[in-house]
Amino acid sequence: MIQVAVLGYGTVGSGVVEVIEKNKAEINKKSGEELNVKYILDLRDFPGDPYEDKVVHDVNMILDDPEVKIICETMGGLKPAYDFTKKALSLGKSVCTSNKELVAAHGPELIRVAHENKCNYLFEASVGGGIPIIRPLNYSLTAEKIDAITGILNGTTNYILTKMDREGADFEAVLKEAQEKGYAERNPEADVEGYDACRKIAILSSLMCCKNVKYEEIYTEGITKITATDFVYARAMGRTIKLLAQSKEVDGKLFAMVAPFMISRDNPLYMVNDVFNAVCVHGNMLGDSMYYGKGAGKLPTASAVVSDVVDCARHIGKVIMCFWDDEDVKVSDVSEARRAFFVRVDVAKEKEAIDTFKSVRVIEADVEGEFAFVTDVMSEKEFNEKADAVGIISRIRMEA
Ligand SMILES: NC(=O)C1=CN([C@@H]2O[C@H](COP(=O)(O)OP(=O)(O)OC[C@H]3O[C@@H](n4cnc5c(N)ncnc54)[C@H](OP(=O)(O)O)[C@@H]3O)[C@@H](O)[C@H]2O)C=CC1
Ligand SMILES: N[C@@H](CC=O)C(=O)O
Repeated sequence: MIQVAVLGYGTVGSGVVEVIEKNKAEINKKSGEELNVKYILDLRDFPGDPYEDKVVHDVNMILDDPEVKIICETMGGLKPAYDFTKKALSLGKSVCTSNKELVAAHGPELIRVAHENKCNYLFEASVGGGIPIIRPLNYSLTAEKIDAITGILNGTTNYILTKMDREGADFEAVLKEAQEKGYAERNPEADVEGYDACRKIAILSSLMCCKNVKYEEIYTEGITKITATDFVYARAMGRTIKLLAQSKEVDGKLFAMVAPFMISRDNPLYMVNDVFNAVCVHGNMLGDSMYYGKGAGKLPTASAVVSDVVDCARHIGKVIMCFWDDEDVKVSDVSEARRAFFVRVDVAKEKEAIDTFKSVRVIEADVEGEFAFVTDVMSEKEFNEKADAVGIISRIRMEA
């Protein structure tokens, strides 16, 4: 029997215990041995919970127990998760995590500590909730030179944008719903300001480059400035608005960013709605492949954590390869990236906007007092200079 401990009995942690219990026949068969949750670490007690007798408050009970071979870290945050994880790995206990903040900040170091101690640090649930994406990058696409990854990587913001688009719903009310459903981060600013998607694309970019992409270097914009009027224009263009996380290697340079984009009906990400996420991966031999599923929520995320537990159980005392060195990759300045932009200006600035941007495609959407258009493809730098000269209401980047 392999003893498992869960750190943090919240949304994901309680899901991990539920998945291990409900699917024990499948999981034990695939692990090659029976798994048992011996401890649950949390700050609180859970009177009446079927697993209340397993709840402990001192992490050392887990770290000092030689029977515990696998730990699920579902507490979140950097502290004390980093210390607990590093200590566990240095004792040869594998750690499976959903904590993307920690993976993005300390991934290569924790992977190295794990491998030095013949155990594993696995993080399938850290990107895309229940979607298998880390394992495909590490195992399945190993014959590829991956040169681009684009995804909808945050369930909360996709849920909000979908409801704004379909129902004209109010931002704050839908965010509250997403929190109640257990999708949002403890501090939902991480979702709506794009920080969570930024950490996730940093993890995927690192696996794409096999080196370390620092999330702090990735240009990030959230969805807080997106309004109902933006969706009126999007519909007029046969488009919708999605928070995209992108990473692309062009001529040996890495471009990465997170921002809202106007995407067309032809884009496979157009159909990705509600809490669903999707990741499009481009490889030089395979071309495009896409990975789709629920990007947040208790059981989908827990399922991904438990898939890592099974992998660790099958590899006790052995290292599972992960191609993520600690050498940093430079992320190119976003001002060099080139694209078209959708722009809204006050109607009084119509002539000035046309004179400044020259060739524009006018968007008719019957919005009073405004003039809206799509620019030619230009660099972000050139666009910003022109937009500053005219004084615009807002802009959203265009994607095919
Ligand atoms: N929710 C989701 O859909 C997804 C979440 N994640 C990630 O998974 C992690 C967990 O998220 P989630 O389950 O939603 O968060 P929750 O806040 O629901 O759960 C975290 C749990 O950990 C406990 N905890 C916090 N600090 C400590 C500590 N020092 N010692 C013991 N227990 C502690 C909390 O206790 P208390 O409440 O008392 O503070 C809480 O019960 C985060 O990193 C999140 O980003 C990843 C993918 C999806
Ligand atoms: N808050 C996150 C949870 C999963 O990573 C999200 O909404 O995607």
